[in-house]
Amino acid sequence: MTDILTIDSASKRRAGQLTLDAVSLALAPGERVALLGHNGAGKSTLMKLILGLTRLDGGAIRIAGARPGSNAARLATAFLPEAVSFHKSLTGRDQLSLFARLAGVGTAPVAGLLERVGLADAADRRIGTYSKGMRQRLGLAQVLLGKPAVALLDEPTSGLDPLSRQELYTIIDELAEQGTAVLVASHALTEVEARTDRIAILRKGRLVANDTLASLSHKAGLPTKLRIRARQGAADRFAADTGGRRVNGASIELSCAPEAKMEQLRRFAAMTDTVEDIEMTPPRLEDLYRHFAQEEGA
Ligand SMILES: Nc1ncnc2c1ncn2[C@@H]1O[C@H](COP(=O)(O)OP(=O)(O)OP(=O)(O)O)[C@@H](O)[C@H]1O
Repeated sequence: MTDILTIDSASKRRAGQLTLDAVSLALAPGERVALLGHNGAGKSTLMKLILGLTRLDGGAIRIAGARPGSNAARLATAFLPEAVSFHKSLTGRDQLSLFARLAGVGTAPVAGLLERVGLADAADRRIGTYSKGMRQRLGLAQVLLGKPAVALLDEPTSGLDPLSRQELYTIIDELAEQGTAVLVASHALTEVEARTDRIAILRKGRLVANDTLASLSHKAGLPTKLRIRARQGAADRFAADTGGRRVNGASIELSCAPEAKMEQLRRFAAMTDTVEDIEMTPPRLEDLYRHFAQEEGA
């Protein structure tokens, strides 16, 4: 499928320093990509460049073929900032209706969208009385309004309770299903692990990873954790034989390199007089993030 957002060797310099260094990234329609990186890695800068709020010092960005900041690009892009702010004195319905008129889509979808983001009951209250989560939902309703080709979400779940976070990701899934390419900058690794198709990691302005979780796991070669439950009385011997670590009672934990995993599993599975059960935990995004986002030698 043709990419709807292409970032080709994008560079940005600030105060003599490269805050983005030849970053290339592309999103296809309907793709959900997580943009990860430590504080100051360049995530917001990249979003600002896509929005045309700041200028590139090198490279090129195209949204549906258009330059950032052009009318065509603006119409194709929606943005949800981390701390979304609205007119406090307007009601949610007023605010969304205003956006709808500005976006040229008319006010017909407003009531349905407020319902969709769980704000139907609060629609006629002033935004000044909304919680952070409610303002975030209103921001998301605004994103949904224009059926954008590209949606940029900066820390969309920060400050939200667990249920609201899940609901927000359900709405993000719907956005992707309607064909919107979604780029989510986040520090919430567990969430994006389950709810995005691809992971991009920035480290000090350079893109150091851009792939599916499975491929990144493969590339990183991080160990899989095996937890073996030993039969009664066999745990100490098993731990001593394998060099594993005893954990809560009858279990032993072992780290296993990807290339040795199958052989180890076969060996332990055959030890029927010693081994009762084997649980396997592949590397999580948290481990991969640590691997890719951290400085070498840090
Ligand atoms: N307006 C600015 N003027 C000068 N330097 C800036 C400006 N905005 C950002 N920077 C610098 O650019 C670098 C990247 O910042 P950016 O805000 O893009 O990081 P980020 O990955 O979004 O961080 P966070 O996770 O904290 O939001 C940082 O070193 C930051 O200090």
